[in-house]
Amino acid sequence: MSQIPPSDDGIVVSAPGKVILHGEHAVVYGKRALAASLNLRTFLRITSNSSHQVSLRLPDIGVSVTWSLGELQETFTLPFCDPMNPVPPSADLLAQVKKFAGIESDTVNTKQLAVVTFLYLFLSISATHKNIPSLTIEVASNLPTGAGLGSSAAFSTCLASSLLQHRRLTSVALQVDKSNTATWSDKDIKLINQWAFIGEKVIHGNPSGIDNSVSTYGGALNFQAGNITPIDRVPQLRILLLNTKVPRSTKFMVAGVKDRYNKYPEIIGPVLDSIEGISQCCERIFTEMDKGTPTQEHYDTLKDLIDINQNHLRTLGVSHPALERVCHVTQSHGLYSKLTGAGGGGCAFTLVPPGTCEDVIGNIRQELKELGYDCWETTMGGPGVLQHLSLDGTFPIPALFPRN
Ligand SMILES: Nc1ncnc2c1ncn2[C@@H]1O[C@H](COP(=O)(O)OP(=O)(O)O)[C@@H](O)[C@H]1O
Ligand SMILES: C[C@@](O)(CCOP(=O)(O)O)CC(=O)O
Ligand SMILES: [Mg+2]
Repeated sequence: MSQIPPSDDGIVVSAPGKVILHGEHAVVYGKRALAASLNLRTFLRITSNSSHQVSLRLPDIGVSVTWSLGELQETFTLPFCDPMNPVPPSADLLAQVKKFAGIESDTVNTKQLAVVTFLYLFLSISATHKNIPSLTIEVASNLPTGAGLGSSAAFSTCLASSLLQHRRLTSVALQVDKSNTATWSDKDIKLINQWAFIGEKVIHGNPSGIDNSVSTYGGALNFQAGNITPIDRVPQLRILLLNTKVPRSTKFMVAGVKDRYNKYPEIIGPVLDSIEGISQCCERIFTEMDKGTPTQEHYDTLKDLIDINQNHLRTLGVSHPALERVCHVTQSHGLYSKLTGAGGGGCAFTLVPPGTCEDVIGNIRQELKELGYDCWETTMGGPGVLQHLSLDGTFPIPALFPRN
């Protein structure tokens, strides 16, 4: 997590990360999944400059790069596409952008893909035949990068919303109540989400679209094959998020599941179906909990679903010894955990049912801390992409954009 020096000019947006409750990986195969936004966000600021250059600063991943507008103009035939009709790059164009950025065509380094994603979205949305704007783009996040909490989608959503807004392709964002934040119309939000999905495609290869949808729309949702259904009434669940800090990339993990599916379709297919069954059962329990008083039985079922799903994810080959350790530690205290996101490292979450003794939580935290893992309690839900307004000529600079 890095800090960016202040600036009173420009556009500032932010977008949240997410936690997938159930359905990761299966959702890539058109199965239903449940996810909710997190109170951890990525911030992006665009400022105009007069240097005839585009500067991209991504301190979280140690990237700072500047291109002259002339070299961009000379290299590419612009615009790439109609910014109101998002399309992914063709294989040829992707290869051209990678070559320009000095990145090997078959790179597995997803950090480098952040630069490619930026270039594709920037040159698609902001450039016209005659003009490329001279801009500085800075991104900073309080989400861990590459840990299963949707940092790639938050990054893509920030890029999409800010570039569209800068070019005035979205209407003026509307102030949320009397706050310093604003959001867009349904039509604009849809366009932002479409571009954020294209960003995810560049970073992942084959995303389902769930992460960018949660990051754009916020709240909790049920997602299946591109259909987004908000879940209005998710019970107030207490969850612990645990970051094993084992690095991994979603692109790699998704490709691994594909290989396993191709090799054993009659075995892996039913596992994916069963994961969808878990999502359906979980949503049913949420509805029951909302209609009446949540009972111990409801929480016991939620615990079972977490445990069964973790076993399925292990079968898909996306667990990791560090994630297994988390499950083992929490289970020894009677609480159940599962990995969240692509797995292979990164994060897990633990359900903390009401009535759980605080000593139990304290002991779990201590044991995981001794293993070198981060552990924090979080809330689910909260707003999707937002613009941060400069009501009095200065931005209410978020924590990551300090004034000194
Ligand atoms: N704050 C950030 N700054 C720059 N790039 C980011 C940032 N957050 C995410 N990314 C991009 O997203 C990639 C991580 O995406 P991914 O492997 O899907 O993990 P996750 O989405 O679970 O965090 C990074 O390698 C980088 O390309
Ligand atoms: C594994 C998957 O279901 C979720 C990946 O989430 P994350 O990038 O690990 O936060 C992939 C997808 O849905 O696109
Ligand atoms: Mg991701």
